[in-house]
Amino acid sequence: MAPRVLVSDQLSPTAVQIFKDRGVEVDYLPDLGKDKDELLAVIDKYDGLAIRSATKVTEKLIGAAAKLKVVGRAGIGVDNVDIPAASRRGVVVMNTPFGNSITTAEHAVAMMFALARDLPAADRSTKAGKWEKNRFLGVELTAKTLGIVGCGNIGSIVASRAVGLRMKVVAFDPFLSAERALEMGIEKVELPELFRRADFITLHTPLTDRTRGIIDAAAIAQMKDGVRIINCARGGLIVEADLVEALKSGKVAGAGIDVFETEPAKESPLFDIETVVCTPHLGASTEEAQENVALQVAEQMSDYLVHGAVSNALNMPSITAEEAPILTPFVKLAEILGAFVGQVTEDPIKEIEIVFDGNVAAMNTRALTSAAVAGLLKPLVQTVNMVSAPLMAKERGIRISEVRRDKSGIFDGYVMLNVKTERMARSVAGTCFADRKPRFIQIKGINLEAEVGRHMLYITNRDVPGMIGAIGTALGRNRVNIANFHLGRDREGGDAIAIIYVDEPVAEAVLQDLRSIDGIVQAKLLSFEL
Ligand SMILES: NC(=O)c1ccc[n+]([C@@H]2O[C@H](COP(=O)([O-])OP(=O)(O)OC[C@H]3O[C@@H](n4cnc5c(N)ncnc54)[C@H](O)[C@@H]3O)[C@@H](O)[C@H]2O)c1
Ligand SMILES: O=C(O)[C@H](O)COP(=O)(O)O
Repeated sequence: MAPRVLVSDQLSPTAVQIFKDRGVEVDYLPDLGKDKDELLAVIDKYDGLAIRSATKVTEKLIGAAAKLKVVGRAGIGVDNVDIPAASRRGVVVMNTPFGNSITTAEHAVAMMFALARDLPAADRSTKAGKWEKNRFLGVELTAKTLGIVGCGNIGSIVASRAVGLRMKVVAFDPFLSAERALEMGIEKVELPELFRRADFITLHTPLTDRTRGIIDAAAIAQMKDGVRIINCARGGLIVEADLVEALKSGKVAGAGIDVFETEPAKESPLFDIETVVCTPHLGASTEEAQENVALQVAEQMSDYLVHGAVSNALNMPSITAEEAPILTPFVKLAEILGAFVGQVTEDPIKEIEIVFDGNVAAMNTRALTSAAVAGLLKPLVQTVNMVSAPLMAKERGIRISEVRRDKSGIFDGYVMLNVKTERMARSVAGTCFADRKPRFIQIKGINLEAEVGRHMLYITNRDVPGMIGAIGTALGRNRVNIANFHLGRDREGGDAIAIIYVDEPVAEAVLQDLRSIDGIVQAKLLSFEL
């Protein structure tokens, strides 16, 4: 059945067409996102949800979305999506991180010009027939200092435009390197210095616990008298009540506000202040940006729902459409190795080390790690998948590490899982050949070569004569058909393992029968999703 997507916010018709062209059914209900009860009532029908900022993807909504696999944000900010809740339910959250950056940067620059020359107030006054030529005395931007808080995609574009306007640019961003700043012709400074030096301040950070209220009364007190502040990022970055006070006192000469603490902002004390320029969250609203984000989100969501390719996900490693065919068998292999360990290990797992050997080390190992951890946790949490696995492992205090190394054996490449519990260590390795089928190549350090089947018996025994015959007889007696039988041992007369691919699941009574054979240490039925 074709996957089905709901578009619950205003999106360019391009998105709808792309979904259809790619074999995805789509319902375009652009006002539904604003009605959370209506949305909650229908969400269980959809595999995908395409949104902008009006739809709030809460834990409750995700809880009701039984089939949901992906949330696609046509835009940048995902503070309207409960990402931990989505991850826990295995729902991929993706955005379009660059599609509206230029447009938003231009909006911030437009705000800067509007503030410098009082454009909205001058417009109102002129249209009212007042011709107040002496009232509006602006300031030049040239040679003024612009302070950019958050110099990522949008902040950097604003910086380049401001440099072009011959402004001096100072930026505060913990992830901005001094070299990159130099390259852009700007100066990297700490926040107090930026506050002290800037004539204009523009915000371009995400809204996080660390950035919430970054502009409050204490911050404003450190700024120049007559500073102008622009916010085209997120409402919660500014404590609006503190800004209103500072505007009224004249400490802040003007503010350009596109985003508000509460949206939609139908009323605000900011609206009564002449030196404030407001727009209704229009940062991304240009024809170009809306085409970009609609096209990107529809392509990304379709690629995921139809082909399993992942791009721009915030809670899962990317898998490009090109690498998906090569990676997919190894993703399955990693999941199977995890599932093997998850089924044979009874104690709580403390540590997982995933070794990528040879050509596998050059692949997208983050995706393989997520798959291995998902397989491992599946016996405990049925709903786990590659999205939720890392978070679930973290919540359970499981340490995960990756090792990449050059080819070290006869195989071009393989994946090995080393797992530690409080009492013991366990390891399993596997690879895929050209037939793309997963195979176990080593279990507990014992070499073998076993194709993986849906139902397998895992037997450990002492290496003594007659074991194969005894196991075969017991299975025959219980009418269990053997598809494949693989053996290995650590040394003559030492520990041995048998891994037997059987046609049907084996009943507990048969396992008991096997365990009663002298020399058998354990017999378990394992199941794998192929
Ligand atoms: N008004 C709109 O319509 C509109 C449109 C697009 C984006 N946005 C918003 O703009 C913001 C920036 O988007 P972007 O694409 O540039 O994001 P980005 O991730 O590329 O850049 C954000 C930068 O903020 C920095 N940062 C994080 N915490 C910081 C802190 N405490 N202090 C200083 N810097 C910090 C990061 O290091 C990063 O470089 C986001 O909040 C996004 O939601 C708004
Ligand atoms: O984060 C974003 O991309 C912007 O805030 C745009 O939001 P919008 O899509 O609701 O206009």
